[in-house]
Amino acid sequence: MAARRGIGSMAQRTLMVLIDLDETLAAFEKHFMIKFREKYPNEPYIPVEKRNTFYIAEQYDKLNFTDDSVRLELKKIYRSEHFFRDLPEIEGGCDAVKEMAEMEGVEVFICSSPLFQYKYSAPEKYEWVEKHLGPDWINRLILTRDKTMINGDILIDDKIHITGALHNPSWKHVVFTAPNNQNMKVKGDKLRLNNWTDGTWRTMIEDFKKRL
Ligand SMILES: O=c1ccn([C@@H]2O[C@H](COP(=O)(O)O)[C@@H](O)[C@H]2O)c(=O)[nH]1
Ligand SMILES: [Mg+2]
Repeated sequence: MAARRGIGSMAQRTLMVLIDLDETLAAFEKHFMIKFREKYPNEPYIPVEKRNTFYIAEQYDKLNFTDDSVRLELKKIYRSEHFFRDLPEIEGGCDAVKEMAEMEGVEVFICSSPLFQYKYSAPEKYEWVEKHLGPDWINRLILTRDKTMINGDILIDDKIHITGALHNPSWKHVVFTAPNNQNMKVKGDKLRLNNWTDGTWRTMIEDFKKRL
């Protein structure tokens, strides 16, 4: 890992920050809801603020659709071409990430999981990063289906339970508040980050740096 020389030649290790994409920087839920309503204007839907599961299909499955094929078809919305490319930004996220990357002693990488049906989601995540963060960030995008295998000090991610091959990943999980986790208790020593707009993230990053 990179190290920097500080005053009095005290070696200061760089804080490695991993930041998730969907529902941390990119508004997956809002975009899904809009697309769902466009496709099925006469069917019930779940407003973003009422979402309460990580996987959309789990909650939608409980709705009484007039046409039962909706239940099976709804995943096609986020598996379709341009869905990931066109995700809107979560307010303040991209500015915060760019500012964080300029902080002394901090390295930022984007860490995102493509869908199992990766055909569109994997390349479109690159497109999204290039468009919203800039071409240099292509070098900082990590796509993996197992985030536990990625090295870092912090992972800021809306998924409340991140599991994989490693039971003790190197990073500390900071749960980014999103519709899917808003009413869930954050267990153990995990922290929460509620938004990118009130400046809390700066204090959090400074605190992590002090603890290195
Ligand atoms: O209902 C859902 C919600 C999300 N997903 C997929 O999970 C991953 C999460 O990506 P991150 O960038 O790591 O947050 C992504 O592929 C989503 O599309 C899903 O399959 N179903
Ligand atoms: Mg996410």
